[in-house]
Amino acid sequence: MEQKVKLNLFRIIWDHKNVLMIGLLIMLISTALNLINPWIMKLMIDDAIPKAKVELLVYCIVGVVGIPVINVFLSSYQSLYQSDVNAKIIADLRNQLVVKLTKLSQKTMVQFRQGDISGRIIRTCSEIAFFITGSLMSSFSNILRLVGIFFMIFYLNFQLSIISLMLVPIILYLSRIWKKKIREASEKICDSRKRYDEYIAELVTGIKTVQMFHKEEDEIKQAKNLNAEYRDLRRVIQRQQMLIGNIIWSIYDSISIGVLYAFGAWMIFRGQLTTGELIAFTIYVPQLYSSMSAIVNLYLRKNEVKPEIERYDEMMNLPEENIDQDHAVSLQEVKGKIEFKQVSFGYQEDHENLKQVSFTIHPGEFIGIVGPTGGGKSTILDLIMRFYHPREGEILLDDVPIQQVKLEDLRSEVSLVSQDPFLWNRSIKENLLYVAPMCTEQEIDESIQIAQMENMIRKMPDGLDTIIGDRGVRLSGGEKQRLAIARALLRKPSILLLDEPTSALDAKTESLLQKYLEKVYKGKTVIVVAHRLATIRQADRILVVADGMIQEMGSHQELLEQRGMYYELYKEQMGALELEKSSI
Ligand SMILES: Nc1ncnc2c1ncn2[C@@H]1O[C@H](COP(=O)(O)OP(=O)(O)OP(=O)(O)O)[C@@H](O)[C@H]1O
Repeated sequence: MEQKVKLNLFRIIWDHKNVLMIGLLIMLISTALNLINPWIMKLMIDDAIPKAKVELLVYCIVGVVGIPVINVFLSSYQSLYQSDVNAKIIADLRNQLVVKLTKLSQKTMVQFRQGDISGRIIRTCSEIAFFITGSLMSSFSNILRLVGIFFMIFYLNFQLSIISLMLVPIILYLSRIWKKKIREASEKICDSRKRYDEYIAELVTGIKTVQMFHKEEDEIKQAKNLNAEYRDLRRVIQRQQMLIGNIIWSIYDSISIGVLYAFGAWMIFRGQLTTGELIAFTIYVPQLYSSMSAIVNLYLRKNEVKPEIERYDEMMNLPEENIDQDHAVSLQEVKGKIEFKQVSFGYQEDHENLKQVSFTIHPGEFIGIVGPTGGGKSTILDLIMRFYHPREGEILLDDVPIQQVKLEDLRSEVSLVSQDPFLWNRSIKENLLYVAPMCTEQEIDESIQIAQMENMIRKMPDGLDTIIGDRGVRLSGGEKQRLAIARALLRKPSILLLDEPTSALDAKTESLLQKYLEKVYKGKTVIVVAHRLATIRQADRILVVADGMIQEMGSHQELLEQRGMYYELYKEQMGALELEKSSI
């Protein structure tokens, strides 16, 4: 069984040990200085003042004034280091998730909502990093301080030390109860944040539809509800923190100081303690409780951040399917033969969207795929691209199972122009160069010419350098399609897959584009999915796909003669008149 990856916080700290050592050194000096301060007080009260030792008194005063000043410098320096490490940890965690994201298959991706994934990369990583640098690392100084104070108080007076520590078991007991409450509330908070991330990502994408149906008020209400839910949950944690951090610790502080004065005075009366020692105790003991409070808080914060760590781990443990198999095969010269052997596939476990599909496409063939909507046409193209894996059967490219082909080779030899192509919010030129950074100006010009983009670019304010907006929002549907085609052509693929590539183009532009494509792609395998039958009329062969099966296969003429599904589709689109004119 595959080993699950678990985020190891101490490993992260270890990875940054060089920077952290400096921070730790600063902590050590600062802790030592803090421990000396009460000791100086004791020296002043028990020795320098009663015995009029002026020189010692001056040293003590310099110490009492100097130490806090040095500490301020040290802690500022430390927080600088801390924020550096924090930024580095956030970046490392995010990079790991981004790398993971690139290895996820479409099958895995569709299980997640967009906002969920981006929430994990952006927020989950920063929550974890802040816990490490804010709580975990500062706990080192608190542990150091705690050990130091233990040592100092026991050295000063054993009996009074035991009395000072009498409240510790109660604190430990209470922290166990708090832990459970905080853990429960944190899980709910984590869920609530996730829902909000998902909602906002969807709202931003769908804001045009919201406006179109005038549903703004509903969405504002929904956003407010989600925010209110988060605020209420946060309040639970804040109440706990307030209770622990302020009220209970303050009560402990006061009680312990009261107990100290009472027992301390009693011990002074009996000559078992000096006044200076008691003063030193009254400084040490609150410090001891504040260190302990920080350590208990760390324990509770760990429970608060645990659901976020689990979300991180969950993503890191998703199956990696968009990667090469061991001993993947390199494609040398791709001829363009594609074979589906009894391929079955379903997006959901309990459903089959392709059933026992078999066909062979020969090198250089122009294949059209038609059929009713939802029949499985795009699914065939996605399977060739290896975005999904067949449930049964095999797909071969030049007689090699595509599962075994190196992804880099597959994706450079096969280009897909999908129905809804994704475009970057960059210039037209940058979108083209994205897929072929080394291409020449001449190659760009050629792909623009084939895709019928010349006129469109001429009209743009900055020509090729025009920024096209998020997902190409500043372009029309037809302009987006042509840019996606030009981009795919620049890859110079051996096999070109086009899914409804010209659905948004006018008849004249479509026909010109087709002419160019036929010229450039003569001898290469081209598969075109189209609803408009005119688009694929000239194809060498046409596959009619319906209900996840190949219903008919043949040339336009052969299929018309069969008078089957294709004939019916053609009749619907062209009308009886056209049919009569055709040669059947
Ligand atoms: N990501 C997905 N998750 C679940 N079901 C899906 C997914 N994508 C497609 N389907 C389903 O698979 C079936 C085939 O979809 P496909 O997109 O291949 O059809 P199509 O023939 O290309 O349709 P169209 O002509 O409308 O583009 C449809 O019933 C569709 O609802």
